[in-house]
Amino acid sequence: MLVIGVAGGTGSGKTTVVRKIAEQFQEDEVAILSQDSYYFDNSHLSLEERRKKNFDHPDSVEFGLMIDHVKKLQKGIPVNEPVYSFISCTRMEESRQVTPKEVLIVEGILCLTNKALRNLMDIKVFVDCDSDIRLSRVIRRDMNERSRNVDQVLDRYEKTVRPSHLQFIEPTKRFADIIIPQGGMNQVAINILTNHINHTLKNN
Ligand SMILES: Nc1ncnc2c1ncn2[C@@H]1O[C@H](COP(=O)(O)OP(=O)(O)O)[C@@H](O)[C@H]1O
Ligand SMILES: O=c1ccn([C@@H]2O[C@H](COP(=O)(O)O)[C@@H](O)[C@H]2O)c(=O)[nH]1
Repeated sequence: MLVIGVAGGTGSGKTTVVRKIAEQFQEDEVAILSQDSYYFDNSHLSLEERRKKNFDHPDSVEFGLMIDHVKKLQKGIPVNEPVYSFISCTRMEESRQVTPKEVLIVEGILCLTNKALRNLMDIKVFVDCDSDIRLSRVIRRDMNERSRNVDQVLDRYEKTVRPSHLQFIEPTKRFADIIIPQGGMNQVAINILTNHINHTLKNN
């Protein structure tokens, strides 16, 4: 199994890049694990307290479980990926079964911050994007999909998202084998990655 890690700031285009790569393969060839699914469940806190948490800090993610799932998939064992709700900021009762495939893409803002997880990756990718563009995308997305108003989005951006991006996420660019500017629109980078994956699969 080829494990590809895709990191980058919130709104940088990670999900778009991953989708475009996955589209180049058959459904039974590529499995995807999202780091967002592994946010700790904070249902013991009130919604107000949950919304104040720093979700851009590495401690907000249950990396132990995520690493265990990647290792199981590498051994050919299916896993149950948790389902996380950005509206309630809790884990849902249900989970999603992920079955082992030839390629596993692990995607998320903090997925290159954890050394043990990094060590399981064969290719590390960082999707790069200016912070003003990311912020404007995040405002739209959080208002449309995550039940937030503009004040809540900007308040979180100033207090936790931006400082943690600079402290934890941006520095992980140095671990990347490939840095992709213009995210999902960078068809050249997506083709290069797809060709590399195909080449590696053929030679294994
Ligand atoms: N290169 C791009 N140009 C314009 N819009 C984009 C581009 N890449 C992503 N988007 C849009 O920006 C938003 C965030 O992209 P997404 O891929 O979900 O980012 P991430 O997973 O890094 O948070 C989505 O609405 C997506 O359609
Ligand atoms: O309950 C939550 C958990 C996380 N977030 C924010 O989401 C982004 C990461 O998601 P991407 O899809 O990679 O953009 C991160 O900036 C967290 O702060 C949230 O809003 N609510």
